[in-house]
Amino acid sequence: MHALQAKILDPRIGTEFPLPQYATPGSAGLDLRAMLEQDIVIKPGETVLIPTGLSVYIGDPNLAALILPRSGMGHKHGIVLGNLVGLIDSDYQGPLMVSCWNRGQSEFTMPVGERLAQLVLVPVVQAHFEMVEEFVETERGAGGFGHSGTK
Ligand SMILES: O=c1ccn([C@H]2C[C@H](O)[C@@H](COP(=O)(O)OP(=O)(O)OP(=O)(O)O)O2)c(=O)[nH]1
Ligand SMILES: [Mg+2]
Repeated sequence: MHALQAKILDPRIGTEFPLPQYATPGSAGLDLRAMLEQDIVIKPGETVLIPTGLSVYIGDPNLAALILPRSGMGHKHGIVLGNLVGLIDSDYQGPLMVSCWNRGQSEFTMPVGERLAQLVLVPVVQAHFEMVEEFVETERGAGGFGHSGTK
């Protein structure tokens, strides 16, 4: 298991609420909590930036972290991310924030400490451009956007 440097920014993390953790041994995501001062109502269509009470420093440019919605929140309550996916750069050291979008039709009350999203550490391959005049020919070529048909 990888060691990820973290700072607790909200003293309720690690006391009142546990550190983000994998819910099961095989979980891919660490659940992040809504470290709000008080429960908030998110109206349909509204987007709110919610602190997680934590910062992380990944340090390795061959890694990044993604903030992803939790499927229960997204499917049942319409609570997804305002940026659809959050990308945490390996050199970012600021507070981990979650952009929370109520894409549903009803108000949602986000309770203090609710697990609202999840953090997934992923490998990254950085590239430099190698400019060429022609690519080696492939079967697909420039075909895309449904080019291969639907069946
Ligand atoms: O959901 C998110 C997305 C990003 N970040 C932080 C970490 C990330 O490294 C930084 C910048 O994010 P991104 O590169 O996606 O945003 P940008 O709009 O390109 O800002 P910048 O110009 O700072 O890169 O903001 C979060 O805390 N939560
Ligand atoms: Mg950026």
